[in-house]
Amino acid sequence: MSRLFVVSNRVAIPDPGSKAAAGGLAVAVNAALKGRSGVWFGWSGNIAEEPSAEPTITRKGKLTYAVIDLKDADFQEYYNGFANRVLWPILHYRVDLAEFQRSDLSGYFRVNEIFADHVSKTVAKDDVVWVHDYHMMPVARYLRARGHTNRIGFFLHIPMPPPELIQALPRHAEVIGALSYYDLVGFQTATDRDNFGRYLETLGATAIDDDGLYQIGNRQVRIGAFPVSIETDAFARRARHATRTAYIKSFRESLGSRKLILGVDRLDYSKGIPQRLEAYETLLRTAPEWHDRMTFVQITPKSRTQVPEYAEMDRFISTKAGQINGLYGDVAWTPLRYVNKTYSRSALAGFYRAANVGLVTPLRDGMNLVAKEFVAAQDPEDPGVLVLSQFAGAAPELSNGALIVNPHEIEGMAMALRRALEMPLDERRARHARMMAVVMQNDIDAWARLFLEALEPPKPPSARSSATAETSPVPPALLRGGGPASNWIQV
Ligand SMILES: O=P(O)(O)OC[C@H]1O[C@H](O[C@H]2O[C@H](CO)[C@@H](O)[C@H](O)[C@H]2O)[C@H](O)[C@@H](O)[C@@H]1O
Ligand SMILES: O=c1ccn([C@@H]2O[C@H](COP(=O)(O)OP(=O)(O)O)[C@@H](O)[C@H]2O)c(=O)[nH]1
Repeated sequence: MSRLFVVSNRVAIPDPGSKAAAGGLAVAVNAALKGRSGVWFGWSGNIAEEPSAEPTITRKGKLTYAVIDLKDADFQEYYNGFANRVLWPILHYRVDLAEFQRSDLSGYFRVNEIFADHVSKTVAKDDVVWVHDYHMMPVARYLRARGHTNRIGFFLHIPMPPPELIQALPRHAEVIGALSYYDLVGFQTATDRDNFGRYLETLGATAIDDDGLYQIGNRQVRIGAFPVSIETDAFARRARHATRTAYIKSFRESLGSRKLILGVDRLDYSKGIPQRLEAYETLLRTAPEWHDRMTFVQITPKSRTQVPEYAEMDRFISTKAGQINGLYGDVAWTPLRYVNKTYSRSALAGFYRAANVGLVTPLRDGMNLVAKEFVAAQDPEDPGVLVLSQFAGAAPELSNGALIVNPHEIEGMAMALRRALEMPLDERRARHARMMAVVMQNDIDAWARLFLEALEPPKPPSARSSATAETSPVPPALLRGGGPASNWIQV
């Protein structure tokens, strides 16, 4: 069987002593690689005088982790600069926050070429290459230029906006258009997929079938929606176990009989934390009967701290949290506990299960695994309520049970919070059961399996004509054909 060769900026090297990576890509790829044989290649997270000539190798079971250091200029231009000050805001629909510099774009191409050179030296002829996320879009172009004919897939973990916004990116055809060098490009939702299809057409591509196959120049690329997920069953078990630990018991005791509202997000402007705090403040102002009967715990590990927009947000949110507690708190009650620590996923599982309300209100999010983890962690007999932004990639799958909110409408969010706090048990159970059925069916294994099946080489025409719709590995709605991603995943 061929190896899977994964390439991404972040690599989660197993280390029992280390804190979990507070980011969905590492969590998802880690889970998807379980039980497979392969290589995971990427950045070590370290800065050195010069980029590593050879990767540092760690072997664990059938997996090899290979990571390289970057030099400071690479880190600044590629990661802090082009990836996180240009691509991240534009792909999250925030063109207003993009800070473009030509030197950053050069650094982005340079680092992608460094990554491609390392992959080129190690990849075997029949390896299947799976590249992840916006940091690494040009990797396939460089590999093709080095003569590699492997099947190469790409998965974008963040949103893909409409072509009109992509075109705001200087030299977009070389960056986003470089995705056409892959055999398969996967997105989180049908909307992201369709936006990219329309963008390809602006570059002169033509759709050549109803399943997302495009011709562009002399190449063919297939596009599809593959909503990323979690190890649902294992996470539910982890939560049941966590509840019995002394740590979670003492946390729950610290709340007294108050209801727990929980938010868990990297400190990122895409997560809508200021708007969420305003919604909580509105609830405090308009529902005095809830004073001292609820506590909002917002867990927010710091992220990308060298990027100015993140540092600014950090100051803003800390100030706002202080103001809320100053205005509404009492000597014996802190309405908001705002924490910047990174917690293990076991601790998070326990927090989720202890919570009465999960507040997940990004302004835009590729998927948001926290929403799915919250659902998986609940006690089905007495579940908490998920309040979810319509702009999270998870919304098409979880709108069958979550209270869906517009994060730009503060009063609406405050009302949803109150409804969640007051929701009767029967309704909570029914809503949770519907969401849980979706996350059980569409778990991380399904995500990896469906993507990798769609990446397999096309079957010869004779084999294709004998395949029935039932035996086809990829439901047609996932590829280009109609309807939201939720069409196939809701059960
Ligand atoms: O690597 P960092 O710069 O520290 O950032 C952490 C990760 O953030 C983003 O995660 C995305 O992937 C999740 C899983 O698919 C998805 O649920 C979420 O909506 C995305 O924002 C980023 O895309 C990753 O590359 C980062 O590693
Ligand atoms: O203190 C923390 C906060 C978050 N996470 C994990 O980080 C991931 C965040 O993924 P998500 O898709 O919600 O957002 P991202 O940070 O990737 O944008 C989830 O699996 C969380 O369990 C964690 O391990 N510790």
